[in-house]
Amino acid sequence: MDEFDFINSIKQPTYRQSSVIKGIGDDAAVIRQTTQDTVTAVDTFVEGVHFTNVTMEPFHIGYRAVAANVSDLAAMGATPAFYLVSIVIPSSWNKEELNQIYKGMHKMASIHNMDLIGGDTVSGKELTISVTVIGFADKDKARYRSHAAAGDIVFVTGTLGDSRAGLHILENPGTYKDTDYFLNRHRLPEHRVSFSEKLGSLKRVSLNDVSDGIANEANEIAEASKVSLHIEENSIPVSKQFYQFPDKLQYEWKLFGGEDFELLGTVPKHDWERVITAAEGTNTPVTKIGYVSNQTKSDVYIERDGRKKPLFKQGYTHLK
Ligand SMILES: Nc1ncnc2c1ncn2[C@@H]1O[C@H](COP(=O)(O)OP(=O)(O)OP(=O)(O)O)[C@@H](O)[C@H]1O
Ligand SMILES: Cc1ncc(C[n+]2csc(CCOP(=O)(O)O)c2C)c(N)n1
Ligand SMILES: [Mg+2]
Ligand SMILES: [Mg+2]
Ligand SMILES: [Mg+2]
Repeated sequence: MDEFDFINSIKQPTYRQSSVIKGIGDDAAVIRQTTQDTVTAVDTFVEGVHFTNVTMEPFHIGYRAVAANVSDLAAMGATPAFYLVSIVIPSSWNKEELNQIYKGMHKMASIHNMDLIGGDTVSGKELTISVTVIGFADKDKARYRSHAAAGDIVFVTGTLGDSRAGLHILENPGTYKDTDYFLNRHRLPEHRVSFSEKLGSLKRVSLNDVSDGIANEANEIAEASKVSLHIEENSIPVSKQFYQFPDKLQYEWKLFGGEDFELLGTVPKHDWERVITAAEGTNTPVTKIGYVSNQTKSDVYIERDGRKKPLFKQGYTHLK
């Protein structure tokens, strides 16, 4: 199969979004947009860094690559619409494996009615997938990290540390409880788009998705908003069988594990009830884990049994 057969094999026969004027098949795609704000992001997924042949099957690789990007759109309060895929393919990957990667991408995309409108295909050493997403938010309704203010409630969706626990199980085979649950959390992460969309009527929300761990994400909100975030350690939600892992690992994973793709956010106290309603309406667990103050600027604190300490920007970092 050459490059052109490959492109033909991944091309959608029709597009779901009516705004596509030109999809795959020219030098670039064309979409027509008039009323909303366009929101776009790109995240890259690399063999040996984000996955190995021990941790993921081809379907998971595709699903996870698109999910991470969809998660960034959710964190902006945007509705996903399009994606473009740039893929570097080593010669060791066969046609069926590539087909499975695209099946995984199409699966995640179809949940959100997204169209694949372009990309690029080259050969190279490590399988690398770079996904660009495009979504739309109502005018001036994108949710920024800079939108936290003193007095806000800090909340998080779902449970934290599960993806890292799944990776641990994959890399350390043994007997564990709820193995499939943890593996799925690592390989087929959640998407919090509908919850984020339901927050649409709120005047002010800050949001950040948990790709590197909440220690990192909370610090990003604190820095962008020039406020301090105070998090209660025992309020951080974890799954039922998370307690099977050693205490030290639980602590590390829930704060620094990353790749849970949950949403960390802040809202004014008077809107908290509406966040709960949005969560209930979309089957999204949501937990209050702390509050925002302007005691100091750009800091995060973690509190346990009345003792407070700074929570530094520590987690997964690519360039050390
Ligand atoms: N190489 C780059 N060139 C231009 N902009 C970049 C580059 N890398 C990151 N950015 C920009 O920096 C900002 C933060 O990106 P970052 O990747 O940290 O966010 P994220 O996608 O939420 O996190 P993660 O990559 O862990 O999922 C974004 O605006 C992003 O577009
Ligand atoms: C085999 C293997 N080893 C380690 C990890 C952990 N890991 C890789 S990248 C990343 C942060 C998110 O990436 P990004 O910042 O690029 O979004 C994390 C936590 C993994 N998933 N697979
Ligand atoms: Mg990124
Ligand atoms: Mg993000
Ligand atoms: Mg991201």
